[in-house]
Amino acid sequence: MKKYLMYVDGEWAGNELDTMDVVNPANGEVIGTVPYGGKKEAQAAIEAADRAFSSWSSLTAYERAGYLKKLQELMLENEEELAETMTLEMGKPMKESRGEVRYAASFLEWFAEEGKRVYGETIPSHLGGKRLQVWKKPVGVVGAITPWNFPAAMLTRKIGPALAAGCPVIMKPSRESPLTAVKLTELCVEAGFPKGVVNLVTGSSSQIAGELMQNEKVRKITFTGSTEIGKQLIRQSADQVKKLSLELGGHAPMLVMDDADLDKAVKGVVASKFRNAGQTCICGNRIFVQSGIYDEFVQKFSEEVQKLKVGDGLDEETDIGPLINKDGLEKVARHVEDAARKGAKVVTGGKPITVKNGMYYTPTVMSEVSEDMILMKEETFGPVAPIMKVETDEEAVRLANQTPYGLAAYVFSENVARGMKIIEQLDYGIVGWNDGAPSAAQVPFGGMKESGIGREGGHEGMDAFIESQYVSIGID
Ligand SMILES: NC(=O)C1=CN([C@@H]2O[C@H](COP(=O)(O)OP(=O)(O)OC[C@H]3O[C@@H](n4cnc5c(N)ncnc54)[C@H](O)[C@@H]3O)[C@@H](O)[C@H]2O)C=CC1
Ligand SMILES: O=C(O)[C@H](O)CS(=O)(=O)O
Repeated sequence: MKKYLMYVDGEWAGNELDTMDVVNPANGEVIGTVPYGGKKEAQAAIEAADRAFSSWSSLTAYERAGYLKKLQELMLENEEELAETMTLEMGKPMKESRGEVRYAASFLEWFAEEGKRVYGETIPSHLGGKRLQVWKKPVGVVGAITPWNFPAAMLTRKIGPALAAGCPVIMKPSRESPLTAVKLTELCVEAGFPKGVVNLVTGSSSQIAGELMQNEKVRKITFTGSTEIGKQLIRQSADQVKKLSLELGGHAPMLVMDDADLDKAVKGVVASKFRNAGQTCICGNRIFVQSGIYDEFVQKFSEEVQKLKVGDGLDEETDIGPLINKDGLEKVARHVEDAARKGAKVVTGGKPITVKNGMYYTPTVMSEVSEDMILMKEETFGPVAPIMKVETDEEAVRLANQTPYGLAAYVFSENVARGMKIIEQLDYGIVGWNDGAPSAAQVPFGGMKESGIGREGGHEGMDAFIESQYVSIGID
């Protein structure tokens, strides 16, 4: 059994600590262990990052970019090993894991360049004896807490801009998928990042996050995960007014209007719904199809879903890997059973597949769905597509917005004016219009309402790690 370690102040650490097993959800086998660290280990990482802040932030943006570009190159050179690690620890099919490595590396390339464009400004003075300027400064030591479903991309989407801005980081990955973070850290060491600039702590989420939150040397927390935990962090942040960036849960509506290109809509809904076995924050969760094309859409969509192959992510033929754990599988089953009990029809799928202790669920399509069903209110985080019939654009928009979430939404319509009118009424930070896969490094990714605070990626992604300093200069 391989024992992996944490990385603090330029040293691999935690060998003396108890360990946590990392389990392959495809078969229940333990594939390695990481240290069960806590408050003390978080403190050591914070001290190291604090010591490194002055020297790291004193480098030029061009010098910091050199490290980020080296890390990007190393990620691409090690794509296969990173992808296999990801698939083994969280089940994603290899073809998706390879895509994630490239997606994750693209954030490093993007922010290596964005760091060079952190511009200040001069402001016309109202008095002759003054000059007014805005200087930009790195926010300071950053804590990055990430989920299991995109173990590489969610890390680089955070450490890319933080490091580019001049901020040392403490990474706290999910206990479900820490090994990808270990591999990424190994590449950071190979890329030559100075000690204390990149730190990795694994173990008790509440203890590590608790220390990140209450230690005043940490100036910023960037978190991706559930809205429930996000709300806890907001409450914890009050004592020090800790700066937060939050990428939280979603419950994406997909609106298929009667003037949609049906083949394009089916393709887009499949792409969004079944990516990572439906375990992404921007997966379609509620599919609303206008009555005129409802039956045809259900039939064509179900035919495509039945082609999806369920299996171990290491099998190149696999489209749908296992769910992350037993809780995830049980939640999916609970949502399907509730919907069926309340009158929904299982068109295809609708059952778990327990093979070799694997946590699989068949890709499922449900029709005759109604608003009172749990899966129409709570994020399912699994391969289940509930399809509800709607009559009008107004009804579709009302239902789409009827949720505390506001992360991603999707509209399929070939009519530009109609599409624009619908989209401008949707309370969502991300909208795919005839497109089921909107994500990219160069765009602002984030949600409205309870889906988060701030944006990651794009030029806005740097803002989270930069403080503006207004300087009023007397020149008399
Ligand atoms: N908006 C976005 O970009 C994304 C949102 N998500 C959301 O995340 C959820 C799935 O990911 P999970 O890892 O299961 O989410 P989670 O909220 O359970 O865990 C996220 C991270 O927070 C840590 N954590 C757990 N308890 C904590 C606590 N008390 N204090 C501080 N940190 C704590 C976990 O160890 C993990 O590292 C879904 O709701 C999904 O919608 C996932 C990926 C992207
Ligand atoms: O975990 C997620 O859902 C990611 O944020 C989605 S994406 O950015 O990889 O598309």
